[in-house]
Amino acid sequence: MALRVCVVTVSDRCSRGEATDTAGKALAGLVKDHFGAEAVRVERLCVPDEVAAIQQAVAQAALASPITQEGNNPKTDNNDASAASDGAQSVNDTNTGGGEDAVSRLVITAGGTGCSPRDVTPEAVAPLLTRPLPGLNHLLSTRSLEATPMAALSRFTCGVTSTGALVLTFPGSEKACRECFTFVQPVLDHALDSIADHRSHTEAVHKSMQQGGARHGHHGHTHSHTHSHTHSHHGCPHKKHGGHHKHGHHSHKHHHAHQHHAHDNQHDPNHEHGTSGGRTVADRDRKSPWPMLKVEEAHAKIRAFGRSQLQHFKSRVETVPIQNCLGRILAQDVTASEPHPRFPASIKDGYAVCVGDCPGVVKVDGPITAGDTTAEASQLRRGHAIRVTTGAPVPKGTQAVIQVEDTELVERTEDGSEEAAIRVLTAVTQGQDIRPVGFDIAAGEVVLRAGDTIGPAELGLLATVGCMSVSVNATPVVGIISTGDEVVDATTPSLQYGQVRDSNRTMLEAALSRAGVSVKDFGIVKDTETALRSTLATMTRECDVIITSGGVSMGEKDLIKGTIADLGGAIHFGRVFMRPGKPTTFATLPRAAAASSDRKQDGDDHHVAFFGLPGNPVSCLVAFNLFAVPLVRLLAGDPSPDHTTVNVRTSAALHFDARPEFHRATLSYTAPDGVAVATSTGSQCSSRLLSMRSAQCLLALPPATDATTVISKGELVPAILL
Ligand SMILES: Nc1nc2c(c(=O)[nH]1)N[C@H]1C(S)=C(S)[C@@H](COP(=O)(O)OP(=O)(O)OC[C@H]3O[C@@H](n4cnc5c(N)ncnc54)[C@H](O)[C@@H]3O)O[C@H]1N2
Ligand code: MOO
Repeated sequence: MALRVCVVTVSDRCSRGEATDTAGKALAGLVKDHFGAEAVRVERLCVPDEVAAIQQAVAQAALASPITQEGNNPKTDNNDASAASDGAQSVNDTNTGGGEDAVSRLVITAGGTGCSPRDVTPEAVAPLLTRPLPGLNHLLSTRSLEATPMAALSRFTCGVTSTGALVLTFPGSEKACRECFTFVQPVLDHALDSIADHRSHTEAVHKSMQQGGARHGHHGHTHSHTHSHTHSHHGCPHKKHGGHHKHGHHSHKHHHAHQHHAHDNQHDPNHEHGTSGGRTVADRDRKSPWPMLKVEEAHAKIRAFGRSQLQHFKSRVETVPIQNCLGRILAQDVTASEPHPRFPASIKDGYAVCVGDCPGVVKVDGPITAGDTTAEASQLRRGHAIRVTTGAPVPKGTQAVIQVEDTELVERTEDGSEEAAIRVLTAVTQGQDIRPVGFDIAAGEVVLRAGDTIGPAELGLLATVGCMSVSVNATPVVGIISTGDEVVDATTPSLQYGQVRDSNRTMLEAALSRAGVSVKDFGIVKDTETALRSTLATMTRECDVIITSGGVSMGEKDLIKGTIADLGGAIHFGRVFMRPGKPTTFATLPRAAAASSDRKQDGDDHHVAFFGLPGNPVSCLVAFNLFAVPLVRLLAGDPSPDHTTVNVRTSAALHFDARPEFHRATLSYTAPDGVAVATSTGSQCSSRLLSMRSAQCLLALPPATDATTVISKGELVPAILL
């Protein structure tokens, strides 16, 4: 099978057909020359300078995103069809939705690397790279600088995608592309080989071909030479591509046919053994192929994705009655149309007085009590006081209010029940204890801003200004499933041996509902590729965020990652250096249209976020809180979606784990210095949900080192508030 390379030209003008894509053509020629015309299939795409379009083109080429929708494909460059159809494949192959070898091993983008506002190639490509290659950027940068100082403005963003495709980002000019290709040429073969790591993989592939191929009626065969294999639809870095060389590419349809058969047939023996992609359990990885990201790196990837989706969500605004908008994020400012209070109001129960009469004896009129709508007509005269209550409109001529405590009775009315005269005991100042018109809220004042979370106080403000419905951001639709053959519904009265009740869905449902998010519950899904693929495919049509638990670790029934890759998802990370939650997986999937009316528009960048949380209940909930909550909040329009972290003191010594640990603790605020004291919830085993019970925070403990293995009682430690 020929090496597949995709050249993506990023240019508004070329994509509109206003300019000829000479850079793309030149690169296609250079690629062919380098690898040999027979050994390479070069595709060319041309997209405008838009993050969505670029990302989709690169993902399509490198991440095996299947093309499912009309009008959803990057424009293939037909300006020069002969140039575009280098190699065996015509340009239109990009519209076929893939085929057996639909993934490019090498993707070169041309254009959009500069620093003008339209130059967004780095922003588009960076989130797709699971392994950035700064060395290549450096090489391109330093060599380009020898040619022109302008190269200082090029933002090279090279790296490897989760499926093992090498992505190179070149500037847009033909000259720069030619130069850059020459610069990377010396390392290109080695880079592709290293990424493929074919030597270690060839054996496993042979084994799998011999077993699987024969079973499916293909020729079992042995090879002693290098192959070109494509496993990338599994999205696993361990399922690496075979090496390729300038000469010696071989087609292994058997292997591919076997793999596809395996995916399409739920009775495939490999499925029964729970292996993915035609490998038997004996051939499975003995080390996780997934690099362990630091927690901060994982956050950064999620954040970058979230931000790339914001535009899409911002356009999904809805008007909601205030009774239903608790927890929602306002989409627009709310302004008071009138002042509050609308009248000068007394702050105290007492008397409206004139400054010049105090201290002294005054006659008492009134009363005016709160809610007296006739008070506007009242007038205070010198030498008089008018009895008022808190919140009552004060009469015209009032200069101050004196509280009842600062007066004494001088004379009663005839019937003895009311005050006829009082003595004001103190001097008063102008305006004392009066809220003038607009004191609390001025007319025209913005009382709530877009981005504010609507809590009780915000609802109170809306009520104050008489705003009965507001425009809020639509919340992302979050779909949840639990996976696992052993997991049964929580309503199951008696468990069979080996079964556990599903705690994860209940927890996720509650946490999401509390955050004001619409949750779609897709139930419990068995550990088979067919079941997972079909449920996840449905969820991809109906949800903005998918959250699963279970099936992400090393077990033979841990099928989540492979299924995501099968569905065209890009796995951004598959492990995080943390405890609990190590196998937490984050991927993005192209959003499938639910109905014809829901067709994607050109440039629609709407992707579905996927969180594969570990099955252990604690790992599930901790990873959910740390990773999914900030994304869901961000998508719901919260401008500060991250957790609050405060320093707290430990109530006892805590021993560090080999991984950074998110240690569950309760907080008490009784210490004299006011700093909260954290008490561990006990054994921190990931299966022990009691360690989450009443937990108010996650203490962010560093990993143990040779030098430090413990934090003493009374020391400060950062706590993420739950
Ligand atoms: N060989 C290795 N094994 C494991 C590793 C590893 O690195 N190498 N990692 C361990 C870690 S850390 C975790 S965390 C778990 C996570 O594994 P999975 O996400 O694949 O989860 P499962 O295997 O499906 O389940 C783990 C555990 O949780 C129970 N479970 C699952 N779903 C639910 C649910 N909805 N409600 C209640 N309990 C659930 C399940 O029965 C298992 O006991 O992997 C380690 N293994
Ligand atoms: O990371 Mo796992 O969540 O330790 O048990």
